Amino acid sequence: MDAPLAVRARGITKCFGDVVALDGIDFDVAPGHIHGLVGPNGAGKTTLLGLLLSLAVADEGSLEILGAPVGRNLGGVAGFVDGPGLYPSLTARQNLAALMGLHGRDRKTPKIDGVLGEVGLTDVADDRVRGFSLGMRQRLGLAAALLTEPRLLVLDEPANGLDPAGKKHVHGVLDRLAAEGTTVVLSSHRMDDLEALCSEVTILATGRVVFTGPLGKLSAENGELDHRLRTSDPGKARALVAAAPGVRVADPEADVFVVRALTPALDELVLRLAKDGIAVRELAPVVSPLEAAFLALTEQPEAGR
Ligand SMILES: Nc1ncnc2c1ncn2[C@@H]1O[C@H](COP(=O)(O)OP(=O)(O)OP(=O)(O)O)[C@@H](O)[C@H]1O
Repeated sequence: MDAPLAVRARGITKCFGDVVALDGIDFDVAPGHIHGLVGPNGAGKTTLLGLLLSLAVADEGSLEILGAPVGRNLGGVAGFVDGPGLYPSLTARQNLAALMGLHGRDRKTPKIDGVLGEVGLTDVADDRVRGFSLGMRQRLGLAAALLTEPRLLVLDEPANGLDPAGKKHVHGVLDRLAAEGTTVVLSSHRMDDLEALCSEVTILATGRVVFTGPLGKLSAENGELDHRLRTSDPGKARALVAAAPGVRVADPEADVFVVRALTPALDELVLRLAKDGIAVRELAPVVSPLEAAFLALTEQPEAGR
């Protein structure tokens, strides 16, 4: 029998007074995947993650976590929203020991050293959390979640405040977890992080799902992309670009054009420019394909309410 979905949400609605934070969403997360949750500010990401962590209860809809109704399997779920809850006056190690105590486990376990090492906090293990930067707190929050060996890890913007070394640690940990079968659901505003980490994404806009599926599908669905085009002869290129089939041009008065087209139309344009003795010095997407897809999907009028 197939493993149950790590998350199965149907028709989830959550309101705060008059604000509809989640508006009847369906949301599936396959087990063992790193699933990214993206969307503009206020889209409902944190609200959804909070429901997965049983920090709040949906007003309507059904939510199953690891094959059971939400709330029945708290042992298998860990993570944080709005930053990890930590004791500022305790050291990193003491925070983790306190957490072990709360879970009724041996506080002296070498596991604490292990998770601190995994997130790159060994050197500051005995420093008080009060003096920790945002990135260090995020990493300690991840270490705390790891201690409970979750089957579903839920993280709200875990890359916030991370320097490159911190990001490398966190990405390494999440990749390892997923390889071992743990499901990770995380929110992020960073498309590069999502591209590096996630196999699947869900895009929320004003409390609704506007895309859910593999990352590759998201890129493929967004055909036309803006590219910067710089040539050896902007004057001559201008007329050619304006007449090129399937190519739209922005700011044609500038020496560097922004052209929007499908790849075949861009290929044609480059060949035509070369034929006329005009060298193409730069032709590069203005934003990554993922970011372009995200903007296109979240700016559609029907995404609004
Ligand atoms: N406790 C609350 N009380 C009132 N309104 C809330 C509460 N929590 C969330 N909201 C509202 O619900 C909507 C969704 O908020 P949420 O924090 O889930 O969005 P988000 O996608 O995580 O945003 P961001 O990217 O800014 O973190 C927003 O309009 C927000 O103001």
